[in-house]
Amino acid sequence: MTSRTVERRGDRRHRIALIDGPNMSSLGRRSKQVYGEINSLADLQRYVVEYGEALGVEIETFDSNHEGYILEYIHESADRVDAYIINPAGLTTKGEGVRHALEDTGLPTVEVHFSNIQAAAGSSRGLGGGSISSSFTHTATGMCMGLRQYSYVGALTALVHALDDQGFLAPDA
Ligand SMILES: O=C1C[C@@](O)(C(=O)O)C[C@@H](O)[C@@H]1O
Repeated sequence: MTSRTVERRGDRRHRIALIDGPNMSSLGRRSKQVYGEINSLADLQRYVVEYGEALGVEIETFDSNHEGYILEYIHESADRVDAYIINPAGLTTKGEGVRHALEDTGLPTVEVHFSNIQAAAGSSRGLGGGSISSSFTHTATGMCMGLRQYSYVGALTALVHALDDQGFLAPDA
């Protein structure tokens, strides 16, 4: 990774939780058309953690194929993290419990997807079968999708700048 420095308006070492939902554990075996050449979820997590280091923030990663474990993680992490990035993955269209748990934390939450989940059927950027509707977006702070693994660094970069912004998402402290 390049050592170029990113200018930030703040210097707080924000702690950001990255959650990957059901099926992301199979990342290396999923469609190359949708997910690209990334080898594994561990590689993706390392990439985001390193990017976080370059930005001067701490990334805590969590993934599970079980909705209940994701709920418990959100419940127990809410007091120590400043924000969430989540790829709800297999819970995207029906993840009300997880969506609600994130909303209950009151913390900024950015939804991410490798694919453009609203792309038309047949689009090279979408899932193939056409647009799907996420149950997370309506209470998310923001969303980044359609850029494969770069969706994650897009979400992370924007979130860090927004958390540094006292008039916007900056945590009290
Ligand atoms: O598992 C996934 C991954 C996904 O969230 C994405 O990153 O593009 C899109 C979801 O529809 C799908 O179920």
